[in-house]
Amino acid sequence: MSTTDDLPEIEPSRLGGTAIIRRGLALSPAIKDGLWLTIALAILSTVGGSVIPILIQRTVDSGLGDGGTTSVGDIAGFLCIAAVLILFTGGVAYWMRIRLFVASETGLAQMRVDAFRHVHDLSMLTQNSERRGVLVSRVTSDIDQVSQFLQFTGIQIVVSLGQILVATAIMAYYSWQLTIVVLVCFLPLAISLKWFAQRLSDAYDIVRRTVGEMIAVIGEPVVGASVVRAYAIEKRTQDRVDTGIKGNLDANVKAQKLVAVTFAASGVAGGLANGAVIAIGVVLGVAGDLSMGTVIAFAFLVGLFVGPVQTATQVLTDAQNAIASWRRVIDLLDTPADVVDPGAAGRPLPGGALSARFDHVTFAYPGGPAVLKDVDVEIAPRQRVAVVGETGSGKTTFAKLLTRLMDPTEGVVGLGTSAGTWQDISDVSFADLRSHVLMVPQEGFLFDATLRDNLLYGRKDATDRELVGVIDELELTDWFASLPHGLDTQVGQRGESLSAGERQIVALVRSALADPQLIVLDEATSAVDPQTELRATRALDKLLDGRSSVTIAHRLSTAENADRILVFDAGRLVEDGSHAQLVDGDGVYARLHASWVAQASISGPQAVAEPS
Ligand SMILES: Nc1ncnc2c1ncn2[C@@H]1O[C@H](COP(=O)(O)OP(=O)(O)OP(=O)(O)O)[C@@H](O)[C@H]1O
Repeated sequence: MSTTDDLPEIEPSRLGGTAIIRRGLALSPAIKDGLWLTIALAILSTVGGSVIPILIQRTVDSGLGDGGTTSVGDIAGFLCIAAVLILFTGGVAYWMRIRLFVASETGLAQMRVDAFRHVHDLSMLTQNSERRGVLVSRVTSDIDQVSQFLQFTGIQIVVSLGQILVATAIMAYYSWQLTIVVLVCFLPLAISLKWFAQRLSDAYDIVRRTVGEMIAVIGEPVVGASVVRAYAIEKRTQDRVDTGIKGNLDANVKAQKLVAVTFAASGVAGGLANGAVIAIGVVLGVAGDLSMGTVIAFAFLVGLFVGPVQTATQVLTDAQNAIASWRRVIDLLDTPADVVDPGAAGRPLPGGALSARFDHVTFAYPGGPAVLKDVDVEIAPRQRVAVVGETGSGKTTFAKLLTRLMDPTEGVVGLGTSAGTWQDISDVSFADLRSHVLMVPQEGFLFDATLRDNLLYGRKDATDRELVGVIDELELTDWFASLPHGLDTQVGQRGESLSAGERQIVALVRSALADPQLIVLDEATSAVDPQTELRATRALDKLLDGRSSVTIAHRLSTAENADRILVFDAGRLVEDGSHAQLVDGDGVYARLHASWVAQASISGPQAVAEPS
């Protein structure tokens, strides 16, 4: 029925990496709180490791050098200084990590909340066109990726750079000749880093894509387990899962091979540098230009180079991943909400039953033809209206416009009172609108919680006594008594511990608790047992009593019992009248009614009839 090709999607931005980081930090200002102190602590935490080689040089030279004089007490003193320094830098590193963790998590938690809220602000259209899983991943795993980068990789860059700079400075202080030897040994690796980073980034792009594919092929048969079993397609399903897992494995192995090359290459560069330092250091030492302690200290200083260089390629890849993830979250936040909440500036709706009006309303889904055409109709307060029509005639679109899940392309949808005052639905705040106008979908969505929790979505401050009161009002006391744990009954995921009919009943009680003035209801089509059917019909009758209602009718009886029937055909309102007025004519309703009656006589009096 619906095509998603032309629907509005979340547009990928064209911002570069630096712009994304700047924008991301602006959206999560808490990340920057005290950042300079954190960076200073990160640099300070590298000092311990860098000072140790100096202590080694001092100990060796004063103990073993010409005329060495160091006593056991001196060595103990050096050891104490080293221990204090190591403890100090350990403490500084701990403090730095805590600060970083708190700042980044606080900032990103806010971003998660903003992103989640924004998903809800986006119209049904955008939500439909973006696959739900993708929206969820933008709020969860993409933000996790940024968090990991900020907490580990980002600070790793600072620590590594600090380590390399401090080590280079100490080396240059000891011997410029040996410093050049070390730099020359690492130069080829430093030059090839960019090349490695690009290859790694490409390889991890494939890994990320295969992860998505793997999750999809594993997730689908889990959700559709009953279909897999019913059609005995376990083998075919398993083959698809195996292929998905194999694809991910191959991509990971390929990426890890590149990582292994960079690790090995930096190990080779480190070994070369160490060998060259010792060899050339000895030559310089013999010539009297260098002490033994300095040569040994150099070997340790070279060690400070290897770690950062080894992780540099990984750091670059992680940074690219994080920027890509940040971009996806920012793109989501930058997608404008096309149905705008006037909020506090909105005009309040009056109390009492509401009337509704479509003033020459036309609606087209983005990029598509008009699916509602010049609909002009008024619904009086407390009127019970049934909307009927062939599949695709525009009934659901009409209901979505009436509840402002979408705005009309042309014309105005208004709400009013019996006194005849009207106001444009787009001027009413969402909070006010949702408390007066309620859309009850075919399958009321139940959350994996107790019956009480699910009912409280109707009105969050209702007491148990009020809940039971509403259940009684809807004449559902006997059904409620049959529940083993009463309000504490667990409904299971999506309410699967309840039958389809019971889920409908819960949705009705929830709606009654919300106490709306206008109910827009998509009648359930799932067949249920006669007793539950009777209960649900009775409860629905009570719910609609004294309220204005618009029901997308799929049942003969609903249309027959309505005060008024609106008949849609190819997006136009073609007939408007009571059952008695329309049934004997030669229009669309008479035809639909005849097909309903025919179907009901085949499948029984309560048959669900979806005209087609
Ligand atoms: N999200 C959408 N994007 C694009 N076109 C859509 C979308 N939803 C519905 N349509 C199109 O709008 C037209 C009216 O659809 P609508 O769902 O309002 O019909 P309906 O009468 O409620 O049908 P049904 O009884 O099958 O639910 C159809 O042609 C349908 O293909």
